[in-house]
Amino acid sequence: MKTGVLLVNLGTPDSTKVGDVRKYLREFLTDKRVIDIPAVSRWMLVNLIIAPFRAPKSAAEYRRLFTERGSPLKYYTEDLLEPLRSILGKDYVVEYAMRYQSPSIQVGLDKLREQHVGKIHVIPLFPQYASASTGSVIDKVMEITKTWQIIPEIRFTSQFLEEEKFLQVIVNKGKKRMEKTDYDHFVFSYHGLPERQILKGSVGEQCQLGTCCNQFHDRNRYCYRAQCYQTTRLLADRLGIPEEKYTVCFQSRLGRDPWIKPYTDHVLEDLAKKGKKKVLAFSPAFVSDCLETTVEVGETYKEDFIKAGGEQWDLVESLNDDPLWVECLADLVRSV
Ligand SMILES: C=CC1=C(C)c2cc3[nH]c(cc4nc(cc5[nH]c(cc1n2)c(C)c5CCC(=O)O)C(CCC(=O)O)=C4C)c(C)c3C=C
Ligand SMILES: [Fe+2]
Ligand SMILES: [Fe+2]
Repeated sequence: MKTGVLLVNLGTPDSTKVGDVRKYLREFLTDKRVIDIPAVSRWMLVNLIIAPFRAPKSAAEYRRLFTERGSPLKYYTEDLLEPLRSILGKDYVVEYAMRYQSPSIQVGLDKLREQHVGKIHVIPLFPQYASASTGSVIDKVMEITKTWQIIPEIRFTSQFLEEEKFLQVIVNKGKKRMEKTDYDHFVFSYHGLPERQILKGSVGEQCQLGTCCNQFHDRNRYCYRAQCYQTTRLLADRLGIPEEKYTVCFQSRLGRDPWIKPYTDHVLEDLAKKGKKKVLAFSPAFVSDCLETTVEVGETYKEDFIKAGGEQWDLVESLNDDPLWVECLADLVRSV
């Protein structure tokens, strides 16, 4: 019997129209794993504040991101299908879905069922586990499949930050930049999370939001912050970047609650103040170029760094459709 593989990325608006962006933000931010506050407060926050006020601003940002093919997050995910199908061969059926908007997880799972798969392997496309990303995908898949009469064997890949081929793609792209420019400093900027979500996610050992995350072991394997530091150490080691030449930081905070620190926008100002002129930024929480990489890190932070006195700020693009990344996915599928 065939195995169905479902690649799931975060999701993106269907277009850059304010209405579509608002629809996307509503679906995304009413997810209790993303904004983890009581349901009534979440509803009011999303529908009375975020959707009306943020949607027009976000739509303008999405207009900077979308190309003639649409949203890179979506088309780079779709571009993985054919090469992955060709590596895996006839025993596998490969489809993709978005956690929010389209194509939905429901549609992706239905496609697998129609092709009579006996097992399902879901790969949320987030290298580091977080309840707001990977956890939410798993939650949705379980919500749908629990209604089926026959529930097949289902497997989830919860994290893949230590996969050698995943690391190697980023290292190869980073080295290409480093051959051309002698950078003063390197920034590894990850999507941020409210501190509360890190504390709730501690299993076995309470994260102190400090140097505890410099160790990576069985007791903090699912701590998002510890996973980000571990990803950075593995990359810096392979890139030959010494500890004093790089900074781990967290971007895109939303709202007034404290998010994990240091914040990327503070770090870049600090670097400029310290006289750093040429910085290379990595975004290892994202496998496809998206608003968070291309616009936030590649454009906004670049402008901020130059304004603060820096000279050059470059971004290492995401894994996108790199053939070694497709091989990495095939390895994950076959590792069962
Ligand atoms: C409380 C808010 C948010 C949490 C928690 C959060 C976690 C989180 N997000 C990603 C990956 C992506 N997020 C993207 C965009 C985005 N994220 C938030 C908010 C939270 N994310 C918002 C409001 C937005 C939309 C853009 C905006 O209005 O600023 C994207 C880009 C999507 C795209 O279309 O390009 C990605 C990818 C992860 C991995 C994560 C938890 C670790
Ligand atoms: Fe996000
Ligand atoms: Fe920690």
